[in-house]
Formats: sequence, structure tokens, C-alpha cells
Amino acid sequence: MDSQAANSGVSGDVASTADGERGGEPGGGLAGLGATGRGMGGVPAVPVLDGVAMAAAVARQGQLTKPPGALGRLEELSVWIAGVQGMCPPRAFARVRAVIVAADHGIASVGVSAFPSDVTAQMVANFAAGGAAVNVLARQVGAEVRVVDVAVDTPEPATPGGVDGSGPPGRYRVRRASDRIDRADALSVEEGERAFDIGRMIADEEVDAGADLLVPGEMGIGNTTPAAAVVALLTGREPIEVVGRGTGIDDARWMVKTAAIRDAMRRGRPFADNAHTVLRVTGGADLMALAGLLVQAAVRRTPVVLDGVIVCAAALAAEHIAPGAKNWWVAGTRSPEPAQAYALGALGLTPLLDVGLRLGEGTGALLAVPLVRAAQATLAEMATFDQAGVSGKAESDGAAGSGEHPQERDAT
Ligand SMILES: Cc1cc2ncn([C@H]3O[C@H](COP(=O)(O)O)[C@@H](O)[C@H]3O)c2cc1C
Ligand SMILES: O=C(O)c1cccnc1
Repeated sequence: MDSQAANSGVSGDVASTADGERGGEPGGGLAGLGATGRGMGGVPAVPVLDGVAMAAAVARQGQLTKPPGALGRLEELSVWIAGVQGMCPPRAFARVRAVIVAADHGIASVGVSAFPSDVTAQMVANFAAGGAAVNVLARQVGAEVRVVDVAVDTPEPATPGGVDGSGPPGRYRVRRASDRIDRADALSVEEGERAFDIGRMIADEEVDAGADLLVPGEMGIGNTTPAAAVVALLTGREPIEVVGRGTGIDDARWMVKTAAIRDAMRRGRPFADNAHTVLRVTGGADLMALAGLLVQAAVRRTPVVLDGVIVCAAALAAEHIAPGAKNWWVAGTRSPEPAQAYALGALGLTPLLDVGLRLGEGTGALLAVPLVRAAQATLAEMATFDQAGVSGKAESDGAAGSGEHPQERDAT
């Protein structure tokens, strides 16, 4: 054991818990794990991260052959990975899964998107053929892509069922397109429950099949409109603050979209203190299923990289439904959609990347996966000062010793 780890009384080199119980029981048996409270709708309490493993990771970071803090955000990320895995050093992620939830939206018919609803089903076919951006980025980072039709507007379900795509089609479909949120509830009560449960079921299937890092994505023409409305209701914002250009709408469509968000918010406002109902009335099947997926991933102790504005809107609602779930998520890439910034601000999450990506599908999350892998690998594989025979003692008590960069110190 290296000296700093010994001083802290925590081993920096062996697993600090048996195996962290990742992927443990779905829902039950969480007593004693520091559960943070019970969500609604029968959602089990969310476990907390493993503080012992995190303390070991902090200690180990201080012993690795680099100045303190020199790996920047990779260091905090590595501590998070130790916490979600319940072990330090953490292990390499073995099965990264992108799950794209596909759904159409009635509100698209009023002209809130630059593209027609037909594109949703066409893109589902493109995902299956491996030709979309999400497929390319998934291949780059060694992730697999799964597409699930929860409400695509086609007569026949657009995707097969099951974790390996071999099950009967239509298993996950709630309805054909969510209703127009400016003048009706997106989903009935039953459909809302079903969409949420389908999201939870997907997370269970993925974790049971060995996923150890989940990347939720979405495809659904028009879905930046409900996403913006949901975020505005849950954060107390005005339509004009949250509306974005989505697929690249012009000023005329921007006005239509802003009015649609306003009308949807008027219908959803009486339920603003109930995130589940906000998703049902003002959201849609994709947002609801994503929220269920995000809640259940946390319940199953499985880390998630968040994507763009739609996934982040669902994540904000999921945190309301199951407090503490956010501890299991990291934000991938900043979207220019203003609602994403409000959602992430409320969640206290800062994206790892900011490269102007505004696509969804899970692409912004996948782009950040190499950073997550780099954080794990550096914490697990770098030599300590003792091991490498490198002096870890800084010459002065200044910046190096405090883990602070001199310029940062001077700036404050
Ligand atoms: C070809 C194409 C591929 C996409 N992949 C993701 N989106 C993204 O754009 C849509 C949301 O933007 P809006 O609310 O303006 O419709 C969603 O489908 C989202 O996943 C796409 C959009 C298009 C057109
Ligand atoms: O932020 C996103 O994910 C996004 C932005 C524009 C269009 N579709 C998705």
C-alpha cells in the first residue's frame, strides 16, 4: 500500500468493497445502502455511491506520478467511477450500450421542427443499417446500439423486441405518436405508466445482460418542443428562455414552437410539482421511457452518460421522481439548446465537452465515453510515486502542494 493511502486508512490498491454489488437486485434489498428516499409510482429508493471507494480514489490520485490535479476533470471523473463501481482502482468498462428510444410527437404536425415526422421511422431504419451518426460514434468507442420504438407513427412497430433484437416486435410500443401537447395530454394515465415501466424494463434488461455503462439516446421529430416545455415547468422558466432551434428551424417556425411550448405549459402548469405527470401531460412517450430508464439504471447501480436536451429533460424529471438518481449520471456534451443548460444547472452537472453538437441520438454522450474510459484507465493503470521511484514531494508549499494551478490561484 502506498503511503498516502495508508495515512487515510483506506487501501488504494484493492477493491474497497466485495464487488460493489453493481447490477444487484432490481429494487429490493437496498436497506443500509444509504437510500435517499422513496420515489413515486412504486419506484424503489436510489442507492448512494460507494464513499469508501471514492475516498480511496481521491487518495490514490494523490499518489499517481503527476502533479496534484494535473489530470483535470479526469480526476473527479475517476473518483465518480470508483464510486459507481464500488471499487478502487475501478475496472475498465466492458459493455457500453447506447439505447435509442424512438417516438413521434403530435405537436410536430403544427410545424415546430424543420423536418417531417416521417423522418423518425426513416432514421430508425438508418440506425438498424448502421448508417447514422450514433452508429459511427458507437463503433468508435466500442459501444453497441439498440433502438426501441415506444411511439413511432407507423402502422407496424419499427423495431424488434428484446435486448438482442430477437423478440417479437411491438413489445415496447405504447401508442402511435404522443398526442398534441398544446391541446391534449401527450399520454393517457395508463400509457404514461406503461412508458415509464418500459424504460425501467429496458434498463433491467441491459444491466442483466451485462451493461456496465449506459448511454440513453432518442429519435423523434419534434421532441425538442416537449423537452423544452418539461424543463421550463420543472425549473420555473418562461417559454422564450427554453426554446431552441432544434433541427434548425427558421424564425417563423421558432414563433410557432414558442407558442406551442407556451400552450403546453399552460396545460401542464397545474401539475408542475409532479414530474411524472409533467412528462405524461407535457412530454411524450420517449421522454417518459427515458425517465424510467434513468431511474432504474440508478436503482441498479449502473452509471449513465447523459446526452443532449431531450435526455437531460428526462433526467431532470427522473431526479424529481427518484431523488439521488443524478449521482449515477455524468453529462457528456453541452447542447446549444438552452433547455439543456437549465436542466443540467438544476441537476448540478457540467458537461465534459462543448463542441457545438446538437443532434441527440446519444451522440453527445458517446463522444464523451473516451474521456470516461481515460479517467478509469489513468486511475487504474498509472504508477504511483513509490512504484516508479519518482519523488512525489513538491519543492514549495505553493500551488503544487495545494493541487491548485498557479493561474487559477492568481485569478481569484
Ligand atoms: C435526419 C435527422 C436525424 C436526427 N437525429 C437526431 N435528430 C434530432 O432531431 C430531432 C429533434 O429536433 P426537432 O425538435 O427540431 O424535430 C430528434 O429526432 C432528435 O433526435 C435528428 C433529426 C433529423 C432531421
Ligand atoms: O441537444 C440535443 O440533443 C438536440 C438538439 C437539437 C436537435 N435534436 C437534439
